[in-house]
Amino acid sequence: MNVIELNSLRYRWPGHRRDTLAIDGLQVRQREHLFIRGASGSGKTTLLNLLAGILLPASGNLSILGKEMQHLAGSARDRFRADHMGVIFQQFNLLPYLSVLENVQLPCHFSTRRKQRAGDMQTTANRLLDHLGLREDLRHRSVTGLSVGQQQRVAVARALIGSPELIIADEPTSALDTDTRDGFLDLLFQEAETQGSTIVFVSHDPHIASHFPRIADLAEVNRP
Ligand SMILES: Nc1ncnc2c1ncn2[C@@H]1O[C@H](COP(=O)(O)OP(=O)(O)OP(=O)(O)O)[C@@H](O)[C@H]1O
Repeated sequence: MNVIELNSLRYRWPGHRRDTLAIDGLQVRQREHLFIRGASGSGKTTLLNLLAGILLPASGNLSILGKEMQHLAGSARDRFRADHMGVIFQQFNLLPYLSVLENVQLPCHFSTRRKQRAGDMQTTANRLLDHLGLREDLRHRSVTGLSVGQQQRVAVARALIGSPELIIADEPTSALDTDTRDGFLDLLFQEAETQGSTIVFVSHDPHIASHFPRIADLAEVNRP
């Protein structure tokens, strides 16, 4: 079974005169690591929002882990995402009134499945943050005092906790220095390898593309 199976997908933002996305087909298998590149404004984030079930296609089929996203109601899609996907978006959506550790553990509160897979949540959260090099003295503090690069690490740890089958990442390393970026990639691939996860990754950074076995040019698959 493909983790991502997309056929004749079309999507148009409200008020736009042309489709943003028109993709005949895209298949991603389990354990595959796909890097998607494309010019600014070409629709990469829009595609990731569709894959995450945040947006729905206007037409065509999109199934994730065998589930047709357009057949799920909004709340069911939210639950499906919490159970099976780790999502890192450009705006990290961290909750300001929670501590770093609480933010990382958040998916386990929305998903019993993620909680079971995480084991001891606090230990797992700390292990992920250790790997990402986030200082221990910051972990009980609110996320509001963190730098952008530190917030990014919290968002990354939150996406990885509970080993989701599909990891969707939109420019997750843009605010990281080179060492932290490489540490993040090592951790990402290591976690994915251990858990058999599939990764879809969008970035402008050509150095990152070189770590990926499969690269898709959005301009080649998207023909609106
Ligand atoms: N919320 C929105 N409402 C209306 N149009 C949008 C919205 N988000 C994106 N678009 C439009 O969809 C197109 C694709 O945008 P998208 O953000 O998916 O591109 P991108 O490839 O991720 O760009 P970047 O690399 O700059 O992040 C653009 O023309 C953009 O204006």
